[in-house]
Amino acid sequence: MRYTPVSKIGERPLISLISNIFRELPDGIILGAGPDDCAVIDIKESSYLVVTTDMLHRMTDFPWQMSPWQIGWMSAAVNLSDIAAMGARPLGVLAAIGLPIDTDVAFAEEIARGMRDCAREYDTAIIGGDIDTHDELTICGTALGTVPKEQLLTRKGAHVGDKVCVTGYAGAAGAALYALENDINAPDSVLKALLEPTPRINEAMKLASMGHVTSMMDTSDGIAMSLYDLSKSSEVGFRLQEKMLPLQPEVEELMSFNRENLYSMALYTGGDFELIFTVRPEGIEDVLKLGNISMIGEVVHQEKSISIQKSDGTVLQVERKGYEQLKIADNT
Ligand SMILES: Nc1ncnc2c1ncn2[C@@H]1O[C@H](COP(=O)(O)OP(=O)(O)OP(=O)(O)O)[C@@H](O)[C@H]1O
Ligand SMILES: Cc1ncc(C[n+]2csc(CCOP(=O)(O)O)c2C)c(N)n1
Ligand SMILES: [Mg+2]
Repeated sequence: MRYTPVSKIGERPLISLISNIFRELPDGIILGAGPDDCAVIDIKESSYLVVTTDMLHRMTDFPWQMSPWQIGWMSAAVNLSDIAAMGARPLGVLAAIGLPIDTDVAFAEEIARGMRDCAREYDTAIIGGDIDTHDELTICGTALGTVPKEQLLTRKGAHVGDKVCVTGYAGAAGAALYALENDINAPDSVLKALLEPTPRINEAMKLASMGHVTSMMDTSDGIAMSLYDLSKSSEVGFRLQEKMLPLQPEVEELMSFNRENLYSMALYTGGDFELIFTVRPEGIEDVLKLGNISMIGEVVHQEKSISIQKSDGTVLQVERKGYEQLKIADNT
């Protein structure tokens, strides 16, 4: 077979190829590799087990300014974020850690404390893991959760006319990374989005129990990429309103020299680990009452694709781009 570097195709096409190899599932596996943020397993009469894994590395995930405690926190948080995406309650987290042999013992302990504190914050715990020697600090987390069957939320289920909502702010983690990489002073409130992401477990469980949400996922790779994933799974399109994107005031100030950049950060940079979800129109009022949730647009027919209306009324296509692993080379 002809040699094709993985960087030529990128993360998502590779996931499709791999998931296709794993597509045959035994009874009891409701969702396997590929279609959603977690696998879903039928374990008992009333609830599903959801499981996810996510690998993080020194070079690509932990900015040098990140403390070892924050490294641990983030490693648990990104996995719990995928549990939240299903509307589930966390059951436990495992952490496989690859360490360079010259790592300070105190540094490793701080990583563990960060993981513990994040798990504790969401009423769960680190219940196992593994330690290996590795050239680059690498942490591969696995999180488990449970969800009442009727409350499971997946990427499939959005209907035309539903409202699109997100938790928290959009683009804060991207702005923080931009500030760190360009030696720009950013307030702690902005840096925290990148260095200490908050998995939206509590919001997700409330949303799942209300029954108004029709589809959900997390925004780890950015709002745009997430909408393309929801679009594929639910067979719908989306129309966003630029003025409704929830921008953190400190981020607006930080990026005030370039407002276009601000909006593209909100859509394309990723790393926010917020939830994006669709809500039946009759439920939107109740959902917005939960707080820290913004309505950013509406579900439209799939043929209408994914677009955004700017403040001046013009409508632009939202590009299919976001944070993507493997893509280091030009892969046009
Ligand atoms: N190597 C792999 N083998 C099997 N399934 C995989 C593999 N890599 C990814 N997947 C599956 O593909 C889907 C998307 O994976 P991905 O890691 O992008 O998860 P995500 O929740 O969308 O993103 P993030 O990792 O940013 O939270 C999931 O269902 C995941 O289990
Ligand atoms: C040094 C450094 N560079 C970039 C980023 C941004 N970043 C890392 S992972 C991720 C999204 C999901 O990844 P995955 O698909 O692996 O879950 C994003 C936006 C960072 N945190 N640190
Ligand atoms: Mg996810």
